[in-house]
Amino acid sequence: MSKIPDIRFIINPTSGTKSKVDVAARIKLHLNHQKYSHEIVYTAYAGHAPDLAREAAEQGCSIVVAVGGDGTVNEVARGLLNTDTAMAILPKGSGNGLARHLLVPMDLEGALRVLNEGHISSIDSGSINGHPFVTTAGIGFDAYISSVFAGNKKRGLQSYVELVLKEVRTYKHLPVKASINGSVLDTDCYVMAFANAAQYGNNAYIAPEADIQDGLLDVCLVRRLDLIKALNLSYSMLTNQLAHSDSAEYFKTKHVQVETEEPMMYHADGEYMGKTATFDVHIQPLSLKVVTPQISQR
Ligand SMILES: Nc1ncnc2c1ncn2[C@@H]1O[C@H](COP(=O)(O)OP(=O)(O)OP(=O)(O)O)[C@@H](O)[C@H]1O
Repeated sequence: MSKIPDIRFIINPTSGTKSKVDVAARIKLHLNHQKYSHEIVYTAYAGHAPDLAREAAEQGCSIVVAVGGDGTVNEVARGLLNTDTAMAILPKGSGNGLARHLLVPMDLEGALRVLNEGHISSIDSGSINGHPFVTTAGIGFDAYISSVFAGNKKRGLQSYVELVLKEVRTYKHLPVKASINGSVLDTDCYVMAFANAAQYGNNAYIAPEADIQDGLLDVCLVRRLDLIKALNLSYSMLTNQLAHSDSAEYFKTKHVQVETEEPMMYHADGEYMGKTATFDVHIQPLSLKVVTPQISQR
């Protein structure tokens, strides 16, 4: 019987802005082959990675590496939650929110160096209506942007900001009822973000204080927004000052329930999930092992 490799690399061949880079060649060159045996598999379709990751965990692989952006990271994480198999990341997306939060280098050689060091810790994950996320989930404008961005050929921060500034002119806040820490908040909602990690990706910080190991979600509520406030908010996010902006309010909690008058869009890790009028959002403390240089303490 063939030996189970220590590491399974799961490569999303469609992800990212660096798709021309020969990842397999870099792995051959920079992975510590004395320390680890490995295999490389490629996703064949969207939604394939959770099965590939789960199968590796069931076979007893020590580490599964997500090679892609936050969509791939989300899928690999889903297959590894509450197992002994750790997830590592070779960032290849345009945002790379979890990799950035965990201080994984953005270049493949640096990220492989972290993998070679093999330091493992545990982080929280979240779930929104039963769907797991590792960086952020949200309802309202950020979910709407995810839905538009999904059909957008252009990636990267600049096209993202252009899209936000175009769409903010017409998107309207909606009334919601949110139960947080025993209180009910009856409010307008432009965005309600549920942050496990501090950023959306691209160093756009939605929840600067988020600690990925504290067993809590940082809920960021933006009640209303116009073009001027949106410009301010984007600037505050990119300079990591949103905690001091008067456009955003924060709550730390383990669980949030939200009811909306009309169905609202939602996303998990930037993937558009559809529309509904009730949301149940939980934290799952220390449910995912990750390979990391160190966990950032924010
Ligand atoms: N072989 C495949 N063919 C088509 N889609 C795939 C395949 N493998 C994975 N996917 C899908 O690709 C989507 C995008 O992946 P990912 O987020 O990793 O890359 P990205 O969109 O380029 O990165 P970013 O989100 O940072 O811009 C995921 O939702 C995933 O389901």
